Amino acid sequence: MSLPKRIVLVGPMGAGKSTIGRMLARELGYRFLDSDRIIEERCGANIPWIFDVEGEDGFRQRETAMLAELSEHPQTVLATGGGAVMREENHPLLKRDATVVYLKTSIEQQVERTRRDRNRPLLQNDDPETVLRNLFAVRDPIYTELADIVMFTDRKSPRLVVRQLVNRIHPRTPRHKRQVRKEGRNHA
Ligand SMILES: Nc1ncnc2c1ncn2[C@@H]1O[C@H](COP(=O)(O)OP(=O)(O)OP(=O)(O)O)[C@@H](O)[C@H]1O
Ligand SMILES: O=C(O)C1=C[C@@H](O)[C@@H](O)[C@H](O)C1
Ligand SMILES: [Mg+2]
Repeated sequence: MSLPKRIVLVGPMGAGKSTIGRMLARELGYRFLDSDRIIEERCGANIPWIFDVEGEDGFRQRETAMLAELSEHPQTVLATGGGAVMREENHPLLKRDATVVYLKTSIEQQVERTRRDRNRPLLQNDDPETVLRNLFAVRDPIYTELADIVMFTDRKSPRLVVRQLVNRIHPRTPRHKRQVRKEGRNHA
């Protein structure tokens, strides 16, 4: 069974898309792309600044353009932003040549994992838990609908999530054979 051209990770803030995505890409010998980080690099400003100056709409426009560009890159693992599924026009861009993985995570874990980070403008308020709960109510059905694989991440280390994902994406290849294939690609 061959690997999908692209693996696209969706899910809420704190699901681990960036963390798991980087590790999964390394494991598969794919390139790692993080839509939020690339938008920041291109813009020369961080996400809170973009939200402040251009509003959420301005950020969403940048995000759609970025997803369109990144959908053209094969052999990549893409970590999307938590709200990337909110524009319907993004859906074909997310699904293009891809296995879409929904990293599903409880509200409690989302709160815990995002508590110390100031880089998520939607959570910089008195009650981030309620915000996360409201976003989840709207977005969970969309993540689920788009996903080829739903992977729960609560009480699992990032390493375990990656191992379980590799088994779902590429079930029949033992680890040492993946390694050989990866090295072959690197030397091609
Ligand atoms: N399975 C896990 N177990 C414990 N901690 C985790 C796990 N996955 C991620 N984390 C931690 O949670 C925090 C948030 O993870 P990460 O930034 O990868 O989330 P994200 O889904 O990319 O969020 P965003 O949508 O805001 O970009 C990080 O500090 C990361 O180390
Ligand atoms: O859930 C969201 O809407 C967001 C998640 C982050 O990844 C960033 O894309 C931004 O902070 C918005
Ligand atoms: Mg991220």
